[in-house]
Amino acid sequence: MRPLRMPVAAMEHFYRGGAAIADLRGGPPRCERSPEEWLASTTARSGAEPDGLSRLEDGSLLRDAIIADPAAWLGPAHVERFGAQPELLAKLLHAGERLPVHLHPDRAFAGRHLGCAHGKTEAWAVLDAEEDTTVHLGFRVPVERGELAGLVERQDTAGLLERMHEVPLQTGDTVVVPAGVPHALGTGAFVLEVQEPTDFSILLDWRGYALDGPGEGHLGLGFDVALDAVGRTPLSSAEVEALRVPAALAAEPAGTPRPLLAPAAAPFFRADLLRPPAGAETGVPAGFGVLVVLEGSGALRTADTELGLARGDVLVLPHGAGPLRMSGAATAVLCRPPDPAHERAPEPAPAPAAESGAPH
Ligand SMILES: O=P(O)(O)OC[C@H]1O[C@](O)(CO)[C@@H](O)[C@@H]1O
Repeated sequence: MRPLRMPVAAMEHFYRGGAAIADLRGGPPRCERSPEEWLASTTARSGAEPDGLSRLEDGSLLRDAIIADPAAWLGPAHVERFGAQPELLAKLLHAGERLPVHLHPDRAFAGRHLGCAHGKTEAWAVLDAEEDTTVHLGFRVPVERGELAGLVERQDTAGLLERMHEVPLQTGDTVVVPAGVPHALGTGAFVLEVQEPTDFSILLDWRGYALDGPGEGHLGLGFDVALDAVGRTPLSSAEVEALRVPAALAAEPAGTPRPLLAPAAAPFFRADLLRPPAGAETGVPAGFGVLVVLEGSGALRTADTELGLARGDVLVLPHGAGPLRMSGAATAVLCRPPDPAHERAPEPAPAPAAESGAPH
């Protein structure tokens, strides 16, 4: 097996953005609402399959190739621990306007209400940001349940935002966003996003967006249930800081992958910087991954093949390609599933006895 280049696959969405993705990836002209590209994705958009699923150069779905030979694509240890799916979704996301305040369920909530073993913890590596770009992340003050319901019902965006931390985003930073934590990525953020492989969102704010918040913002559960997924306990400034790694992408060249994300990401996914030292190589252990070349050009070698790398390339790396070596004046990020040897992420809690419908 060998690494495969992924074709450009712009995605239209409800919010503006995408120019930075077009600049990095090229491809045909896109509309002003093409703010995301899902990379080597085996996750479909909620209720819109096959949207979101990535196609290989021959037009077939990557998901089908993996299902046909999971051990070759993912490696035996991964399959034994996680099953026949990559446990990973990577996206490019360019916010041409502030995203609505939203959050994603955690595994316990998803297990109980959505019949799914995954929530959606996510993380961003900031590839570019405007001077004043920020992210709203988590509540900084306690928010009572009724108060939250009122803010959502009245669509009081200012009230939501003023109860949240607002953190500056600078090019090179990384941020982990745990499931449950409300967030709103600000205008001008261009990020490589790594997340659990689902498309579950709960909207707290939709005024001014082409979104049916009352109809779709609660995952079909009704806001009465959906608001149970919201982390209303405030985060301290120290807790917010612990989710960030400032200037992670500015790390010096190294012969091994450099972890980019704060420790909270480890049970869910990994992202590493690959930046070979001059005249030397960065070794990459065998394993499934999605490689995004951010700068420069270079080469990727397996035991018997060599592929040229250039800025904007996205490659899917099968476990069966074996260990890889990257060389050249290039910088890339390698998105990977969690280490199969890592301690287990919290399992979904059992449903309370009064509730019907067991978690799947
Ligand atoms: O499509 P949604 O779930 O409303 O959210 C828009 C985007 O916001 C993010 O959650 C980032 O905050 C992305 O993962 C997602 O694609």
